[in-house]
Amino acid sequence: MGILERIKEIEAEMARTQKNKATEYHLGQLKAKIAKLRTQLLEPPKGSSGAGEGFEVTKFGHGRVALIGFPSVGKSTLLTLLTGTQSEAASYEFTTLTCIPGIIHYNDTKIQLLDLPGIIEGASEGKGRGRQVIAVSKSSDIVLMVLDASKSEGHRQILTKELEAVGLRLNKKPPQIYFKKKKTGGISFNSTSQLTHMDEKLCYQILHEYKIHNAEILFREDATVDDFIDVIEGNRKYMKCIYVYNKIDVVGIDDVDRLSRQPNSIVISCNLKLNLDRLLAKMWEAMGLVRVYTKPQGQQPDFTDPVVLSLDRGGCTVEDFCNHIHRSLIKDVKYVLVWGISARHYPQHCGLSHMLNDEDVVQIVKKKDTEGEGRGRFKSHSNDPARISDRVKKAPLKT
Ligand SMILES: Nc1nc2c(ncn2[C@@H]2O[C@H](COP(=O)(O)OP(=O)(O)OP(=O)(O)O)[C@@H](O)[C@H]2O)c(=O)[nH]1
Ligand SMILES: [K+]
Ligand SMILES: [Mg+2]
Repeated sequence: MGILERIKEIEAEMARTQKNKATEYHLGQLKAKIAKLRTQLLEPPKGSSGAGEGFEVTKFGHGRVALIGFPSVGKSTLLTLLTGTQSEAASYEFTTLTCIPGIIHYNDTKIQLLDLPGIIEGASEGKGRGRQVIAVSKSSDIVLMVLDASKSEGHRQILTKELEAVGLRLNKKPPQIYFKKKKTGGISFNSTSQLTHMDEKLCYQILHEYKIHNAEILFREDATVDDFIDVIEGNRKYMKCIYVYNKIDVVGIDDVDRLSRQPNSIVISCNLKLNLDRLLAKMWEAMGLVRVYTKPQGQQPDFTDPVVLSLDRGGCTVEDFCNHIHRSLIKDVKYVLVWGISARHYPQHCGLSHMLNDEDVVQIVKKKDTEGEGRGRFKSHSNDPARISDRVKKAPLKT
């Protein structure tokens, strides 16, 4: 029997089984079985390089955003509008068959936007180009799920399910469960919060399914069986997703109003070029990029070419900033001077572990630059960070 048939069989058994206290352990075990099979399904076939022909697009820029959606919702039209790169758009389904990259220039950064073929129910099991599309979405930083505002609202759930089936978790935080496999010592089970979905026995049974007999487990929140399986599998990807309802030019104002009020959602019209600025602003915010401007000593900062950091991609400390400029820089750095939101006063003397904020200005002081100098050369100026908002760019920065 193939993997897909086995998944179907277990799903059918779960559907037949009544949900109650007595069957809870059995259902938990079945869930673990399905999760294991899905992981097998995701392993690329031997000898293949992963993404597949037409989908191997080199990463470019400061972040990557994937356009995911059913056929003909307007993904290619949107890519062309936002990036200027032509991606064929037409009224028939599956116009796009490969991955088409474009670049968005926004807030002095470059963001790679990927147009992809439409996906359909069953994509996670390999229908259409589902597998390739999903592999590319996993490589991106956030997902824009494009939906047709005039079509069924069920589409959003269907797509979310398809993405969840392959280990993507949209707009969710990783479960607060500490889990560590051990060589010996049996299972140690603890929790710091009251558990209403899980208990020790269920936990043991799921671990048994994974043939794990020695492990340390600490539940730090009231997690579910699915959360626990996610932690054991360990290959989940937690991503932000913005639901983009396109074609609002063909629906009534009440629908537009309702859709726009849903969480993480935005309504747009490519045809009328409506709300595209707000979409870009929302996308930018979701990416959490941190622009840091470098200021050479005695000169104005270069406000055209920031160093771009992000918490998801390597971190936002002064050390990350230095490593970004040059790997060998860190050993020469004595301290840095920081202007901006992250500084308590301007400029603030900061060490390598200081967390930088978007639009901070940083001057690096190297060890040899200060040889023979006494401390306290830089006076602290108490200053209101809010004043610096638009701010650092306009004000001349001394030092
Ligand atoms: N009314 C309306 N039609 C739109 C809008 N945006 C795109 N369309 C139309 O929708 C159709 C599909 O657009 P595409 O950009 O090809 O859609 P897609 O999602 O890339 O489609 P596939 O590549 O086939 O998955 C085209 O006929 C577009 O002109 C919009 O805002 N309003
Ligand atoms: K189309
Ligand atoms: Mg297309």
